[in-house]
Amino acid sequence: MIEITRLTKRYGGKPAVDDVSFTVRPGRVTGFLGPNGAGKSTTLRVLLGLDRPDGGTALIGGRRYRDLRHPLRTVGALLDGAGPVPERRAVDHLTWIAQSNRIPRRRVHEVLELVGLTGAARQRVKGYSLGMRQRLGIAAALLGDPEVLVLDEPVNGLDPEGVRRVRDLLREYAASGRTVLLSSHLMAETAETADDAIVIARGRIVAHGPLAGLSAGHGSLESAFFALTGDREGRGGW
Ligand SMILES: Nc1ncnc2c1ncn2[C@@H]1O[C@H](COP(=O)(O)OP(=O)(O)OP(=O)(O)O)[C@@H](O)[C@H]1O
Repeated sequence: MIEITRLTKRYGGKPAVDDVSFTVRPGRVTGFLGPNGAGKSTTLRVLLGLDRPDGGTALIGGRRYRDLRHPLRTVGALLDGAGPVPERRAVDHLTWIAQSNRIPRRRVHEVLELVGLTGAARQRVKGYSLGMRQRLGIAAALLGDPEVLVLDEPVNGLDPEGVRRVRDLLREYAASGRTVLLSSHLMAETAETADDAIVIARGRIVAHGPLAGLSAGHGSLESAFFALTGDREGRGGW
C-alpha cells in the first residue's frame, strides 16, 4: 500500500506537486498518468526518499522510505537516469545489488529470466540497447521480491514483444497481492496494463479511480485524458 497525503514540493518557489493525496492499493496495477512536467517524477522521487517534501507525507506500508528496515525487499523501483556502470556485465551489476542487500544469488538468475535477459547476462551493459537497459532496470527492481513496485515509464524504449512481456509480468505481480504503481504519459498503453488510474496535471490530482470509469461521458479514453488535464491539443506530449 502506498499512501500520499497532502504532498507538496516546490522548486524555486514554484510548486511541482501541490497538495497531492492518493492511495495505491495492493492486488492492482495503478497507472500514474499525466502530461510531461505534470509532477509524476517529483512525486515518485519523494516517495522513494530521493527528495524531501515541503509538506505532507509519502508512505510505503505505513513508513517513509528512509524508515524502511529492508528498503529493497519492501519496494522495488525503476527511475529515469539511475543506470548501471556501462563497463559492468549485467549479471555482475545485479549480483552487486543483491549482495549489498542480503538477497540470495539465485534471485539474480530468476530476475534475469523474468525479464528475458538470461542469454545476455554476461554482456557488458554498454553494449545493451535501450530496451535491454530498461529490462535490466526492471530486473533490479524485482530483485528483492518487494511488496511494492514503483516504475517510472517502464515500457519506454521497449519493442512490442518487450511491452507485452513487461505488461504480463506486472499483471502477474499485482495478481499475487502486491502493489504496482507505474507512471506514464502514454494513456492508451497504460490502459492495457492498469486497473486503476491517478491522473495528475500541473501538480494537482485531477482524477483517481478505476480506469474503466474515467472515460465515462468522454467518448474515448483519449478525450477523457485531454479533458481532465486541460490539454486538448496534446501539447503536453500525450
Ligand atoms: N530538480 C528540479 N529543479 C527545478 N524544477 C524541477 C526539478 N524537477 C522537476 N522540476 C519541475 O517540476 C515540474 C514537474 O516535473 P516532473 O519531472 O515531476 O514531471 P513529470 O510529470 O514526471 O514529467 P515527465 O513526464 O516529463 O517526466 C516541472 O515543471 C519541472 O520543470
